[in-house]
Amino acid sequence: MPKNPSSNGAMDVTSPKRARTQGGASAKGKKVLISDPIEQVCVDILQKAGVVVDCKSKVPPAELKKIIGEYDGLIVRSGTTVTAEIIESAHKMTAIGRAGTGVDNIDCVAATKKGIIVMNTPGGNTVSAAEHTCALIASLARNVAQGDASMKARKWDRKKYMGVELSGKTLGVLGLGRVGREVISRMQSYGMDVIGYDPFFPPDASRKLNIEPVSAADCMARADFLTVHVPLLDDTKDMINKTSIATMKPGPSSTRRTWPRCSRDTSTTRPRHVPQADLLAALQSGHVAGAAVDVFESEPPAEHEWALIEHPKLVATPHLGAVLPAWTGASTLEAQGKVAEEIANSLVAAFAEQPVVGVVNAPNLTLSQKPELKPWTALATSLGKLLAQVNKAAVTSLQVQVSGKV
Ligand SMILES: O=C(O)C(=O)COP(=O)(O)O
Repeated sequence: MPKNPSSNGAMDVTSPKRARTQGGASAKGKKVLISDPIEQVCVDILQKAGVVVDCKSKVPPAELKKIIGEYDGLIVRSGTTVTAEIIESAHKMTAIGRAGTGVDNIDCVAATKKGIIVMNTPGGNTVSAAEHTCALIASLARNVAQGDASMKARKWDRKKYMGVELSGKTLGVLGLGRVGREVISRMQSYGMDVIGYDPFFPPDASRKLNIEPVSAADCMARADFLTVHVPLLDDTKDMINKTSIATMKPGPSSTRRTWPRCSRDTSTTRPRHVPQADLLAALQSGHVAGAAVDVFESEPPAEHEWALIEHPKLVATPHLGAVLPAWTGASTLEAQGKVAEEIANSLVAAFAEQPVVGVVNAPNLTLSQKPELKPWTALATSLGKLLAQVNKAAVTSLQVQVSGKV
């Protein structure tokens, strides 16, 4: 897709793809609410397809519940929490689009039960998320953030901020999906040895990428740096915790640094990859030499999260690079242009009952029904049955993705 040089890196508006099927279903006249800030290209594509678009950011939950019944589609980023209660009132809704990757702010199970497709834009922000991860790893190795803060305080402390080389160190990657693999190729160019775990990534494919396939436990135990790129599901909740941290190579050797990615979690009772208290304790004891966190339980962070953020060995960024599989809607002009365009086209396609990509309905339902599929994917064949009630075209596309994934 050519870039529009006059815009902020956003994509040119393309003709809405497949806006009308032979059967006559179309996006024309449908009403869509965009409840988080999004690039204009999204609005343009929808309007060109005849969709009526309302952009309303920061709508309080009670208000959202009141108005959601008017809409056929909803587009969000991470700012809007789409609860079961809100979905319950979404009587006309066909699809919820996540302009980004992580869908942990959407109750996918409730959406599936109500026959609503949930779609994300899995490719749009991959590179931006991966680049941000690499920036954080490099920053941890060389104390870039701490050195900068110290100089801004007019100090000259070369000794305190001596770092370590990345070359020759072992990078452990949990989750070898899109983002994980982009991180790997970049960090290999630093000369890092990579070990990785992903229940869905075949060991042979890992070896072709020069990654040593290992168990999750080995990945944590052998890594000098650890990076986490798995979706936030019940099974991945607190997957790095005080017990597994204890198995990691210990500090205070300055070679021990991790980059756990704490998951965004707007409600404090929902799962996270790393309990913040455990990470804070590991930094305080020196067992973990440093960590970088981009996504927080509450955004902006709640009072209890600041102790971790303010710890001198922690590098924090305000959700600039997270992607799920995860997950990672990275805050770059390029990524925001891509996800905005992709989600608009997907919504238009869904209205026209055409195949859509990035269907992520009900990962939890899928997992409990098919535990042997393991947790790290929202794409599983059993979803076909659930989605058959929703949209046959979506099922076709989902099955293609499932077989293409592994
Ligand atoms: O895409 C993702 O998973 C993200 O976490 C990005 O979130 P955002 O769209 O920048 O609010």
